[in-house]
Order: sequence, then C-alpha cells, then structure tokens
Amino acid sequence: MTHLSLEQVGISFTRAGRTTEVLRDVDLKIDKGEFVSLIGHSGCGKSTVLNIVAGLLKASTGGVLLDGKEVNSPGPERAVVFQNHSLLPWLTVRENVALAVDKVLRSKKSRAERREWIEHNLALVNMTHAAEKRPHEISGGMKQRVGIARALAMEPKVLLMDEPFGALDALTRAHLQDQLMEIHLRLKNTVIMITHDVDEAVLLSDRIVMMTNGPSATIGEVLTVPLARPRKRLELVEDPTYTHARAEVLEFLYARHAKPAIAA
Ligand SMILES: Nc1ncnc2c1ncn2[C@@H]1O[C@H](COP(=O)(O)OP(=O)(O)OP(=O)(O)O)[C@@H](O)[C@H]1O
Repeated sequence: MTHLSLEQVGISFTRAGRTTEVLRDVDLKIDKGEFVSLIGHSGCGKSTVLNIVAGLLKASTGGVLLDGKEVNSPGPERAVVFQNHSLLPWLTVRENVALAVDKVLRSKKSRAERREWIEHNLALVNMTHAAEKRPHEISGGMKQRVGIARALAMEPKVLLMDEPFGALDALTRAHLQDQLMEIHLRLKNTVIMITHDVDEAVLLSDRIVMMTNGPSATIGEVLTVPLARPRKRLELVEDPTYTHARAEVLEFLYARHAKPAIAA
C-alpha cells in the first residue's frame, strides 16, 4: 500500500467575493522513507499543498491518505517544521522539546522514558550543550535544529518541512542539510520538504516534484534523483548525475515553466 497519497487534490479560496483555484488535480504517491522535495515559483501553491497534508487546510476536491486513512485534521504523525522556528520564547530548548514529547507520547512512554527520549533528540541535532538556553540566546540555525528535534521527537510518520533552511546563511544551511541527510539515513523518515534552492533539492531528495505556475497549479514533472546515499556534497559537484538533475530542474523552472513576468 502507498504510504502517503495525494489524490486529485484541488483547492480554491474565496476572497472579497472572488474565487481563485490555487491547486488542481495534484496527484502524488510517496513511499515510506522517501525524501521528496516540492519546488516551484513563488506563490504557485507549495505551502498550500503542505498545509493540506498537515491537515491545516482542507482540500476543496480530492484528499490525502496516510496509510489508507484520510487526513482531515492536524496530527502528531505529520509533524511540521516551518521556516521561522516556532519555539516558545519563555521556555528553554529542552522545555520546548519536552512540551511536544509530553503532549504526544504521554500514553506511550513512562516519565523516565520521555526524559531519555528528549535528551536523545537534542543529541540527534547536536543541541545538548545548549539545552538550558532560551530561544533568544541561540542562533537562527540552532533554533531550526531545535525545531527539527521537536518535530522528530513526536515520532512522526511524515516530516513536513516548509523551507526549513530558507532564512539561514549559506554555511549554516549547508551544515543543517548535512545533518538532515544523516538523520534521514538513520531514521528513514518520510519527508516532504519545500525549497526554492535547486541544489538543496537535488542534494537531499529521492524525487523532486516540480509544480507549474498558478492559478490552478499542479504537478508539472517529477524527477527521480538516482544518487546513492550517503551523499557527499563535495563529491557531487562534478558528478554527471548530479549536474544532469540540477540542469533538469533549472530548465523546468526557467525555460519550460518560467514565471510570465521573467520569461524571455
Ligand atoms: N488562506 C488563504 N486564503 C486565500 N488565498 C490563499 C490562502 N492561502 C494561500 N492563498 C493563495 O494561494 C496561492 C499559493 O500560496 P502558497 O503560499 O501556497 O504558495 P507558495 O508556492 O508556497 O509560495 P512561496 O514560495 O512564496 O512561499 C497564493 O496566491 C496565495 O495568495
């Protein structure tokens, strides 16, 4: 059975009496453990797709199935990491992770097991040393790492990431991409990640889902990235499979589906 399935997903929004169809017939099947990126021009509807999978928005047509069950509300089996960390500022790093763990795993793990699980997830993103700090005392990259730890600590079936590294400088971003690849290799979570960064999409993904421009946006093409794992960014720079995949995505975005305003 397909793990996660988007079936004929469509959505329209009505604003001031005008209805716009943002998504139409979005069909996608994702296997357990797959890392899928969503890429497309700004405003095409990537976050809307993710929010429908998260259960934060309801599709106007079609729907989403996770392990055969229809998704119609948010749930801890679909954890979301946003671009701008959403940590509670008055809690420490450890308390932020603990809040999610205590809420979601109270009935599954004893108090001692939960304490251990919190430490395990902080260690997974190398944040043990800063566990007592509050969000304003740590860098943007560290906050994103805590956000990822908090999401992973909920033991989600699917990790949904909306431009998780978009606000970070290039070096921090590369570091977190490497960490995410390592975590994914170890835990084999199913991931859907939105990105605007073509290299990030190729480096991290098993498949890259490329969306057409809206309104009525849909999936234009899906590119499989047949690169073995673990992947090493330095070794990939000159790998023909890597450069081919990169060129395919660039051609989709800037030739076949260029934004009308910037089309040559
Ligand atoms: N709740 C809403 N009500 C009305 N319109 C909405 C709503 N949510 C999204 N939209 C519209 O849907 C379209 C797609 O938005 P969305 O944020 O999904 O795009 P995106 O591809 O994620 O953009 P970006 O890359 O800039 O983040 C936009 O035109 C947006 O204005």
